[in-house]
Amino acid sequence: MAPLRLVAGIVALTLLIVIRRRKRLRLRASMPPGPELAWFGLGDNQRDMPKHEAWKTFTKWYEQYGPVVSVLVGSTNVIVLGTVKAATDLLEKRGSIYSSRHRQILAGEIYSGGMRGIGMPYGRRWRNWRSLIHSGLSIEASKNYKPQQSLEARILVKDFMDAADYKQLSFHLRRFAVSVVLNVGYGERIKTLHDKMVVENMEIDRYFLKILSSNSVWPILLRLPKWLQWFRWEPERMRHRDTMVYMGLLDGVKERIANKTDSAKPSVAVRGLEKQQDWGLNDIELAYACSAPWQAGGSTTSQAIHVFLFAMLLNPDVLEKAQEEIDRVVGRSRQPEFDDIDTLPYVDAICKEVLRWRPVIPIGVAHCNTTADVYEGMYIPAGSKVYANIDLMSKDPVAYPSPDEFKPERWLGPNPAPAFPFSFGFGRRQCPGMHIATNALFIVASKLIWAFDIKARVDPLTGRPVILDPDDMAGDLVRGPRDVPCVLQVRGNSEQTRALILAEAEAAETEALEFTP
Ligand code: HEM
Repeated sequence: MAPLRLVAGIVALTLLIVIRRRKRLRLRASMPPGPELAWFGLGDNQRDMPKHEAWKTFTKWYEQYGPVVSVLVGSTNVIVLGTVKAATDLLEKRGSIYSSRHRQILAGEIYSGGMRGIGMPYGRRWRNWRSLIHSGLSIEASKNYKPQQSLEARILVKDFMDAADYKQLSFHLRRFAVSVVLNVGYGERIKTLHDKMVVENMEIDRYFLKILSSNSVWPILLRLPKWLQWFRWEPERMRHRDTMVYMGLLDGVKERIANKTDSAKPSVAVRGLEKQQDWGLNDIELAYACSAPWQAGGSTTSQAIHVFLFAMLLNPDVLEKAQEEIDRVVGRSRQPEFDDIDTLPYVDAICKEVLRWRPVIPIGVAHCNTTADVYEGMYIPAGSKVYANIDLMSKDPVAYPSPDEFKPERWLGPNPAPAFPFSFGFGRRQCPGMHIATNALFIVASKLIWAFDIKARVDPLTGRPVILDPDDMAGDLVRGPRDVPCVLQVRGNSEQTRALILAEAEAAETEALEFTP
């Protein structure tokens, strides 16, 4: 009897797999092409989905299947767009349906209480959040942060000059970037990465990344009585901790406003407190919204500057041309400032090329479509996770000939290359911090070019400059060069330049007092 039951069981299971597979294949036949579904397991493409360096696999799929590819991961349809045309057709022109985010029960709903804007689904709550963020980060608002960005950049130049080892450069860069985004969020700067504000926010980041990469929870488990939902316990405890941190930061801003001190500088928090009612945000929602610049802007900005340094190491001729431009326009008796941008087209072109050459978010942040759609005859089910292979788009050889070469010249002259704003994503979800980020990149790049010769470190074993692999990037969601082994030598009449770096950093420290409550 037992063997008969076993055989019946196997037959039933096989039938189930076959029926399920046929159903999925029928649906897949109308969907964009993609790798074959596995026979066993969940009968999906789980095994094909890359865990690291996804842009490389996405590019292979583009070569094999074309500009729109679909894969099935568990029960989620994943769509990968490989061209600017497909991405703008869907994510921009059909933005009313492609501007949501995929449901994240653990990281988005339970841990964040639905309050972290970057993962919020499209709808009224996100629009209110985005209005606040827009008013704090818009092109107009971004001008308010230039004085602090400039002073932080002058301090950064001195920190770079004093750095005993190239490994310290990353810490200084990170300090620069987080000081900028904390100022955007709260009108406060930090002097060191040991600041309590930084340490607490970094702990939050660590937990956020951990929970983001943990296995998702089946929605059916949410029907259990709450006290039985074991997966809630830790994230809810952490949410409580985060809420205390964020509310503490917002309370600090409230106090400064109440005391009428000048140190309540323009920031997302100040804007939010002014118009909290209009955007229908309660105190906790506002406190979470103010954390968005930190969450989205710190490592992206510092990685973009790492890419700049890496590009300068690999392209000494570009650095030389930029130095020539700066010396001619600005001279050696002061550092470049924001007002110089219109007269420094080559440096500006370097910044554009940095963002194109190695986009720091290579596959963007996935969008999600709220209703089903048909694109060029291909069916895209509602709730698909839609990625844009930004890395591939930045290498389009028609728009950007010799795309692997770092060529600022492509942005100059009578026929410049088509703009590439896509490093900042697409459509209604496009990065609202792009103006602050490009300002940060320009001010740091121009000052470093003015101050230093940037050379490859000499390998003590061979006595020769370290050989760099231009494709050696590290990181998945946000990436940057794995290593930037550079030596910075103060330029020109180095005693005079040194003295100027010190004097400008000293002046910056005095200006910085205004930003330290
Ligand atoms: C070089 C630096 C940066 C790059 C390359 C970058 C890139 C991106 C990308 C690709 C997205 C996703 C867009 C999409 O969904 O299509 C994004 C979202 C976002 N970025 Fe940035 N970003 C940078 C710096 C910043 C800065 C400095 C801030 C804040 C001060 C910021 C704030 C945000 C926010 C709040 C979102 C979420 C928008 C939403 O979901 O509606 N970013 N960014």
